[in-house]
Amino acid sequence: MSSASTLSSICFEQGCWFKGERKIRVTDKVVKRPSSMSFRVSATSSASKDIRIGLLGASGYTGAEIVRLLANHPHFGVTLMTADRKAGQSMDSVFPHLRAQKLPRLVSVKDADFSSVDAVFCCLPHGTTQEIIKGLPTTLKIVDLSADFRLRDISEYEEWYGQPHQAVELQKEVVYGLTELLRDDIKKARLVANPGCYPTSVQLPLVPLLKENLIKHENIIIDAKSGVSGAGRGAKEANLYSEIAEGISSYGVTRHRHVPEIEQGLSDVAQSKVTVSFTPHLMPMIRGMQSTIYVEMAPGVKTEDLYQQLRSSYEDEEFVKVLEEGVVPRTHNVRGSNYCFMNVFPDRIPGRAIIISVIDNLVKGASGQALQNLNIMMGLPETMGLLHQPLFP
Ligand SMILES: NC(=O)C1=CN([C@@H]2O[C@H](COP(=O)(O)OP(=O)(O)OC[C@H]3O[C@@H](n4cnc5c(N)ncnc54)[C@H](OP(=O)(O)O)[C@@H]3O)[C@@H](O)[C@H]2O)C=CC1
Ligand SMILES: CC(=O)N[C@@H](CCC(=O)OP(=O)(O)O)C(=O)O
Repeated sequence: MSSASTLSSICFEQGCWFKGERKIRVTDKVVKRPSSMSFRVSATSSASKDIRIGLLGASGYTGAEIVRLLANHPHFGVTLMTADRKAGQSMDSVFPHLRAQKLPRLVSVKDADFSSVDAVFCCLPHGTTQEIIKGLPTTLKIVDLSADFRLRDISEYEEWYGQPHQAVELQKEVVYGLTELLRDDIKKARLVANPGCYPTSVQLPLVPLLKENLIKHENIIIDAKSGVSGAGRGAKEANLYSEIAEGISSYGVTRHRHVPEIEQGLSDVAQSKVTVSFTPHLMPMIRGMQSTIYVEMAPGVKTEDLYQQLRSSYEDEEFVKVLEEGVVPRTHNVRGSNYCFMNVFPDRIPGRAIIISVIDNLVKGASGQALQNLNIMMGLPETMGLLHQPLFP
């Protein structure tokens, strides 16, 4: 084995060094480096890793984010990458910031050879995704980042997405990939529908509270804000610098397609229909998402109860953190990382509370959570490749 590939198979996770899946070092003591271990630093070669990944939609923002995260993953190497308009181009020219990784050339989906991969991240626009996934070998594990398989009720999909569903049969085997809440199902899944970014930031705080009947099912108001990268890399007039900078734009008012996804997840745990008022806003920032959520507490419940419930629900979670009392979560706290930070505050109106949750839309809201899910599906430690710290300031 060359020294470069030796290095690529060694990683640091949760305070331990791993070589492959074998723990080789506990780092709370000073220990000597084994003489057989090489520390020559070189660019990560995707081809030298043992699990081959196909990345559909690699020339988009979430595709690029997966490639960035996989640079620190000891097992997943990208061996197939697709694009549409950019098919035929090299990743070095499309995303120069990823050039150290020695990536394959972009091909169109119709020319892709899926016999050369073990698992797929699908980062395609919704609507396009169903038919493509329907045509993939059934031996592949797939994490789909689009919205195509998130809604169980096909008629609801057709109503909110305005088109017939092309893979109704496949929908029946899908597992929704909100990792912290559904990881036992994800472990057994072949096809995971990765949640939307807004639904992730909303469901993580609300699900534990609804499960314990601490908040009412009605009058949940979600005021949400996203960075512009949430809209993808495709050119759109509404996303021009002159349309975004120095202002805030509400959009999808009363009819954003994440409403049914949020209501589906919340109703599942509440075991009755939960409805929400949800208004998203586009902010003059590149990454980041904040959901400010106004809830009514159940009779006799205090804000302190909500706080304690969230603390105990997430105390063992690596990526979901309930901040110290009174500390306001900021998108700056999670930028570039897979964390969700949240906190709960008493409202001046008795009986109400205000919850603030922040994520990076491209990481916990998309590619990071997708990697967390594929780690689980492949029997690897969930945090693999994801433990880097947020970028601040
Ligand atoms: N951005 C975000 O924060 C989040 C995105 N998502 C979802 O993830 C998916 C990807 O998003 P994002 O990366 O932002 O999108 P982008 O628009 O940045 O990228 C889309 C990718 O799909 C390719 N593509 C477009 N149309 C087709 C087609 N008809 N056939 C094959 N390939 C096609 C594009 O190729 P080319 O560049 O060559 O045109 C590009 O590689 C979407 O479904 C999105 O809704 C989910 C959560 C958050
Ligand atoms: C800022 C922005 O435009 N955000 C996107 C949501 C992010 C996303 O891509 O979500 P899906 O995976 O559900 O498509 C939107 O509002 O449609």
